[in-house]
Parts: sequence; C-alpha cells; structure tokens
Amino acid sequence: MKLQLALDRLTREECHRVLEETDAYVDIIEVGTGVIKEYGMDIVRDLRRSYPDHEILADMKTCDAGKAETMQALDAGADVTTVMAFSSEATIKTCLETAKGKGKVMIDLLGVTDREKVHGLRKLGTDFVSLHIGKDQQHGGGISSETFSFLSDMDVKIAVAGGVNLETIDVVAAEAPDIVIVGSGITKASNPKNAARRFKEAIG
Ligand SMILES: O=C([C@H](O)CO)[C@H](O)[C@H](O)COP(=O)(O)O
Repeated sequence: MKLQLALDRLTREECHRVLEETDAYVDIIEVGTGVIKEYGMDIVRDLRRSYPDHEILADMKTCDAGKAETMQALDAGADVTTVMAFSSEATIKTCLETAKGKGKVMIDLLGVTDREKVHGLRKLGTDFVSLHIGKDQQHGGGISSETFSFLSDMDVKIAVAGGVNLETIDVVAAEAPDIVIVGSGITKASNPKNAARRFKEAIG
C-alpha cells in the first residue's frame, strides 16, 4: 500500500512547508485540483523540481479535452493524471491513449454508483480507479469498509480517497487498497509530520 498526500486548499508556500515535514513518509505527492486551479501547471513543475524522486499525481479531474489536459499534466512532470469516470467514453479513451508510454491515468469514480459503469471502463482499458467520497459528501461520513464492496471482484488497481483520518485508517488499511489518499488528515493536523508518520505506519 502506498500513501498519497493530497495537497488541497493550500497556498504554494503551504504545499512546500507540509512536504518539507512529511516527504519521508509520502510515496505519491498529489497536486490537488484547487491548487492547480490557483497556480496552473507551474506548481506541478515546481514540485517536480523539488521532489524529483517522488511519484507526482496531478489531480486534473479532466472531463473533456482529454488529449490537451493529459499532455499538460504529463509535460509538466506529473507521473499520473486523473479523469472523471462520468466523462464521455471518448474523453476517457483519449486520456488513456495519450498517456500510453508516458504516464498513468487514474479514473476518479466520484459520484459513480453503478457497477456496470466500472465494467464499461474496464472494456475501455482502464486498470486504475479511485473510490472517492467528495469533500462535499463527507458530512455523511468518509470512506468505510462498505465503500470497498462497490469494487468487489473487480481486477483493478484501487486508490481510495475521502476524509480518511487517523480514526478510520485501520478500517481502510484492512481492505488493502493499492493507494490510500489522505489530504486534510495530514495537511490540517496540528503536527503534519507526526500524522504522516502514523498514516504510513498504519498502512505498513
Ligand atoms: O480529491 C479530493 C477532493 O475532491 C478535493 O479536490 C481530495 O484530494 C481527496 O478527497 C482527499 O482529501 P481529504 O478528503 O481531505 O482527505
């Protein structure tokens, strides 16, 4: 299991500050959608330069213009970009084809409740998805073991995101996803370094 740190709702300086404290425990640096909206591809290039040995995911949340947005992210130095599962098949196929040989595409299942949709994504060539409970949905609870039943028996690489905290990490880790994504559980902690260390220890 890998730990992905989601940098969301932070200034450029705060992104650097959090990473200086936590990088030893983080496998994948996620440049969050809001941070990209604020600073553009420049922040992806910036973090690529500062962290040449880390995997970097640009959370583009692409839903159209798949070729241009995938190239933007990968050209800026991201290893992984994201596309929304609810996008058209044409967009998802374009993202997958564009990234071939250059990087990876994670398909964000935010809002998807139909397992047939995931079967359809598999037919398009998807092998990497994220189970995601969005920020605005988290008042109903974050990720739990029930979230994982949605993908039971599906042969895909799974990342999981959405309000994962130190109280829920053991339940999440027990489901053994490939990647656990944590944002505010680390970035808003009183001691981000300590929090990152505890998440990393919990996922083994
Ligand atoms: O993708 C995310 C969300 O949609 C905001 O852009 C977050 O990175 C993801 O939810 C993880 O953050 P936390 O929920 O704060 O752990």
